[in-house]
Amino acid sequence: MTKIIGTVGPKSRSVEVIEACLKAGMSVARFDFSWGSDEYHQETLENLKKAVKNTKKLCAIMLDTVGPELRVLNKSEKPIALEADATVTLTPDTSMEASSEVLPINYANLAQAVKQGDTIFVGQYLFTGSETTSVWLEVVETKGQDVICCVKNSATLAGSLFTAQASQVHIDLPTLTESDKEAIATWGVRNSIDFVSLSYTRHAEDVRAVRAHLSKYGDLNQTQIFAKIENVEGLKHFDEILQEADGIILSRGNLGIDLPPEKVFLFQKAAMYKCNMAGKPAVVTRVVDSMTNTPRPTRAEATDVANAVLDGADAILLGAETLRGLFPVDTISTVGKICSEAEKVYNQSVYFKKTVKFVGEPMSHLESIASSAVRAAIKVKASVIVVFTSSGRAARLIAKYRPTMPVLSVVIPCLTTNQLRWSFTGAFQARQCLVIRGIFPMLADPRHPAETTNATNESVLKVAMDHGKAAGIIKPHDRIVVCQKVGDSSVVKIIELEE
Ligand SMILES: Nc1ncnc2c1ncn2[C@@H]1O[C@H](COP(=O)(O)OP(=O)(O)O)[C@@H](O)[C@H]1O
Ligand SMILES: C=C(OP(=O)(O)O)C(=O)O
Ligand SMILES: [K+]
Ligand SMILES: [Mg+2]
Repeated sequence: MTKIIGTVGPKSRSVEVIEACLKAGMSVARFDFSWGSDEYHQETLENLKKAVKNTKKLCAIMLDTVGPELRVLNKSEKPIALEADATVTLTPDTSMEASSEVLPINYANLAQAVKQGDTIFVGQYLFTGSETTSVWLEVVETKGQDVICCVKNSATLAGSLFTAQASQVHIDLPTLTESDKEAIATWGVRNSIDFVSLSYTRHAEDVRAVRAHLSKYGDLNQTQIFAKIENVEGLKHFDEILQEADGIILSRGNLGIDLPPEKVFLFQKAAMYKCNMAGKPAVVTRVVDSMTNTPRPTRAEATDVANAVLDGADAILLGAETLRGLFPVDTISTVGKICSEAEKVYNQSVYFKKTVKFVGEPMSHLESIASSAVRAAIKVKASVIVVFTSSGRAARLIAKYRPTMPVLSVVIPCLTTNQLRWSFTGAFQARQCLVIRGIFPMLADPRHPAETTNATNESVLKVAMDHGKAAGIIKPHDRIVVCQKVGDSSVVKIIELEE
């Protein structure tokens, strides 16, 4: 029921591998514009479309922005050896060649932002933080625009793309860069992206700016914004960001470097609790780094995945493991198996009570219906909850109460017009359910009636049940809870299946 987002790249872009990833449980594909060209990502996406068609498994698309990412530029791609206790200079002079003495960076104001004693981390793109290709630097002094640092550990930087992170320092670069705007306006529009994953979100205003940008591009007003919390600055403004965003990504890769290690777990628990209470999806990153190169996770990583589920995560985001890892498919299925074990012991009843109390009274009608549907489903041991929705709101509210059984979200398309052209909503809303724990969306045929009125017509409910049976989540004699509108009123009903 916990969803898996895979970052697609060199090791996960053929039709065959993507098909295997979908079958193993990937339901969202992340395209990271921190690297790769429009054409490269487009080629991967065309393969994804074929894989979706072949496997008949839905997959949502997430565009991940670059944002104010600091980079060390290594044009020659020659490995750079750094010795502990040596001195190295970070310079914005990008005409310099990277070497053991000088590292050119893409940011002119670093010297103004840092002070003596600050730490700067430089690592390979999608670093784990523990490999021998990452280095910790300590600022000794600044000279003009240059930052002179002492190397804290011996390391060899290899490859062309290195990201840098100066701990707890404000970087005065825009959160949505010009190249991000361009990527959304071209690649994003062309591919009707379901989600923007907004790197280094630091303020609610950052989310509002993306929302305004998206609204310029027709259908993209339906695109959801997931704020990536990657540093202490974003953490400080978490509550206001959560209000504005459609979901949150706890980007532990960067955050784990910005925060002292002993603080990471607490932030994770607090942030996920807030997301759960707000009924907004929470995504956790960097779970099984070691599976990038080995077929099994470490015990600590395996336990961490389970704990993320117990803490309330909706989805797990895989980075290096699927992008450049040797075992992309095994990683997805291993993480999926751990999640499903954790779901079995998740204390739903304690969580349910806590949520009802948090929401307080009077509840909105829809929230009251949604929570009642979950309660009824648990009491009658229903195998599935079927919910009708157009906006996805009812399905999200049901998921908020963390039912122990799958939620089949039957999305009914709605015809809308901007007075120039007709269009259907529904496809975005269905795919956007693919990041929420427990929801399994399907698109309904708008020509069918909600329920059978005579023996010959095919109803939406019947199609949904057949879908559930085919997926193995509905069996003969099962009980099913259905949440739908009849006339003007929302109803929850319980159905006993015969055969
Ligand atoms: N097309 C539909 N047919 C039957 N019931 C529906 C339909 N769309 C929504 N509902 C029900 O209406 C109520 C409001 O759901 P909500 O998701 O907020 O609706 P909408 O998608 O129209 O915003 C819920 O009980 C939901 O199950
Ligand atoms: C997912 C993360 O960010 P990036 O886009 O750098 O992979 C992270 O920091 O955990
Ligand atoms: K990124
Ligand atoms: Mg990051």
